[in-house]
Amino acid sequence: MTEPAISFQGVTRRYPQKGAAGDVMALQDIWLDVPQGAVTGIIGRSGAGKSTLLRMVNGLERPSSGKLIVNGRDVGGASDGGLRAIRREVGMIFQHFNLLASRTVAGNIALPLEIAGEDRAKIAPRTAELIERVGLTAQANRYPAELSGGQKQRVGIARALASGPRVLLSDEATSALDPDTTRQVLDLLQGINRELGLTILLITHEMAVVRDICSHVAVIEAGRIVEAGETYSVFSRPRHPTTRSFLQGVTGVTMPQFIAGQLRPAAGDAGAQAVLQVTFTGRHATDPMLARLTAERGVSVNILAGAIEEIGARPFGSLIVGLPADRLAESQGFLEQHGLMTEVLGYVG
Ligand SMILES: Nc1ncnc2c1ncn2[C@@H]1O[C@H](COP(=O)(O)OP(=O)(O)OP(=O)(O)O)[C@@H](O)[C@H]1O
Repeated sequence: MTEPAISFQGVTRRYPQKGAAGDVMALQDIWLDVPQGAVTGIIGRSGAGKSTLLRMVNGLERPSSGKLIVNGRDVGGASDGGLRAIRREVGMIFQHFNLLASRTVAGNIALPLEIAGEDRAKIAPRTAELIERVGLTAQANRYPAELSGGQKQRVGIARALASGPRVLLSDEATSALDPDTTRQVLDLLQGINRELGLTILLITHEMAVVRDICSHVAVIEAGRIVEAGETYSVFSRPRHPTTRSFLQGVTGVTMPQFIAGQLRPAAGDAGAQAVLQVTFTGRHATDPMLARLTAERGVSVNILAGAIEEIGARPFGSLIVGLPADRLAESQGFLEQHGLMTEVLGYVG
């Protein structure tokens, strides 16, 4: 096993508060390994602790306790020189781009190289290469005010790559962009991850971003990681209610209103219908299991809602079905035996 690019080992971050309110625990006992060369997403609501977590990775904050290793270096124990070394290997892009208005595209991208005291003769070709990498050759001499949001973020990405980092951090980089531009920027990040082998750690409050480019995900709430793993596994078997609520509307299906309004927690009457969510993953996504349930067991199944999509290039489907409550246990057994996942959502009728 290769070492993780970033390893949080029981990290806590406390902000002392004046007065009686007690300290703010921004992060509590975080254990997380960010694999090298992967795209990992941290998702959480406002105030969950995402920015604090990211700021630690580039050495802007230190853990109050626990240990944080970035590219083999201990952030907590680093000297000022050590922190500078950590920052050199970590690039960062921002929601609001943070470009200098008085500098052109080329000037913004060259800035980190100038600050690092790079040889003048090397700066121009390196800058041109980065500009080409992000597809802005025609805009090289424009100023930020003359660029679209997507173009500004491309400048941000090129600037973050200028010093050849091993890790790229993204702080809500697509939150200010429209869906089409978001897609293009995510494609660019994915290309950079694949072609340069760069580790990407991004924070977001949008599960669609995680679905589209993250191979790994951690869900954070009130300073704690409540669920983490490979995106595919977390999406197919979300365990925590927060994860489930982030997933609503992003994968699979939403419950049709006419059913949601009638749903009861218990079967009640004879003749009631059980409402079951059936999740298909991997090769089972295309297997006609529901048809087989009807053909082989004589259980009639009503499909109420459904969606099939791709996550991490693997098929992922989710259906909401109704079937006779008195055949529920048998049907669940049949479907699970054939590799599908089921969850009872309630009863109607
Ligand atoms: N410098 C600070 N001093 C005191 N409290 C802080 C400080 N920075 C963050 N916090 C608190 O720590 C908690 C986590 O904040 P953080 O900014 O990391 O959350 P977030 O998930 O990034 O939220 P958002 O998406 O709104 O940026 C919040 O309760 C916040 O008020």
